[in-house]
Amino acid sequence: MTESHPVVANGSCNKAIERPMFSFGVITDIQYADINDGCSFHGVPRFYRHSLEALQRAIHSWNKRGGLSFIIHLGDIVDGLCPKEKSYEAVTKVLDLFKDLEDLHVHHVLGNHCFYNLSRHELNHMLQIPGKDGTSYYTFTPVSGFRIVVLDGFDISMVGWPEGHPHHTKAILLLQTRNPNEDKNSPEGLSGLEERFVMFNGGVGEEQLSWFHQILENATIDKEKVIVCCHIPLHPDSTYPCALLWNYSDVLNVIHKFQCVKVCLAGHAHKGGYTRDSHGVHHRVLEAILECPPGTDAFGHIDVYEDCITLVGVDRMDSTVMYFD
Ligand SMILES: Nc1ccn([C@@H]2O[C@H](COP(=O)(O)OP(=O)(O)OC[C@H](O)CO)[C@@H](O)[C@H]2O)c(=O)n1
Repeated sequence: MTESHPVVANGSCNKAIERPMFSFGVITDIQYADINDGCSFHGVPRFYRHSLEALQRAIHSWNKRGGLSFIIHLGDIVDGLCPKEKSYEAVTKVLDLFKDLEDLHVHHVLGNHCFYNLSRHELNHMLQIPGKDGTSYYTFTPVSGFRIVVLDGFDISMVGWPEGHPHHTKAILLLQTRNPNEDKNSPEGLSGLEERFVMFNGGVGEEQLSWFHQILENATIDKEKVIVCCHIPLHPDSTYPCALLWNYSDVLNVIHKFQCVKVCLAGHAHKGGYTRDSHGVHHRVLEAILECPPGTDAFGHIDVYEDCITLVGVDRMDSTVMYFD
């Protein structure tokens, strides 16, 4: 198991002797299922059983390292190909593994594959998601002066709600106007950023946007720095168009009204990505553990300092140093 070489996103990293304010573990797209290896729509191999072994190594490494305050899993705990009668068992198996963490809470983000298996209600309950009134977005402060915001990118979506729910209906109407394909999972014929209008993506609804705005306004008053987490990437330059949040520009507009958001973390686009936007916000899409061939890994930890965040990746997860202005 090797730590990957740091990609210095801006400036140089000189943090070897400084103590971080806090640190946390990161991992994404476990997509566990007790099924044979397969591949993505585009033929990239997927190792559904191996992701459990790789998670075990991540947990061992985090425990051995110590000094972490919590873990964030950026979504897709179980794969859509998991037989539906086995969904509960598969998620329970992953959660049981997470219990080997020494006194660390795991904060979960919901991904499209979660919803292929279980209802929002079941997921919120099983993954202890503290969203209000059945929602799945939330915020917490790990240390004074820093805030984490978890957004729900499937708030407006065809996968995140049952038929007849207003947010499901809104998603159908949107996809009907933006994606002419009969199979709404297919981006065929869509060009450029329009490719994001597929059923395996979603958007952030009005109510969540106002909540997010309020959170950032309060964070600004309280002089907090903010890390935003969402399963679906929020910036077009951090990923490919068909893995992007439908209304990414609404979310970016809220972020850019304030100066408190320093880093956005996402999963979903399995090969990973990075960009720093025109307002200096870093967008890091993490590499998926599901696509690690047996024996290889993709996880890491993030050290948070006053002026910078360093992602220390292991093996296939690239390290990234992200300085604030
Ligand atoms: N071009 C495509 C891509 C996918 N599909 C079908 O859509 C479903 C979901 O795809 P899947 O790759 O399983 O979704 P992930 O969340 O694992 O990955 C997201 C991607 O990285 C974003 O690009 C599935 O049924 C595919 O077959 C499609 O029809 N056309």
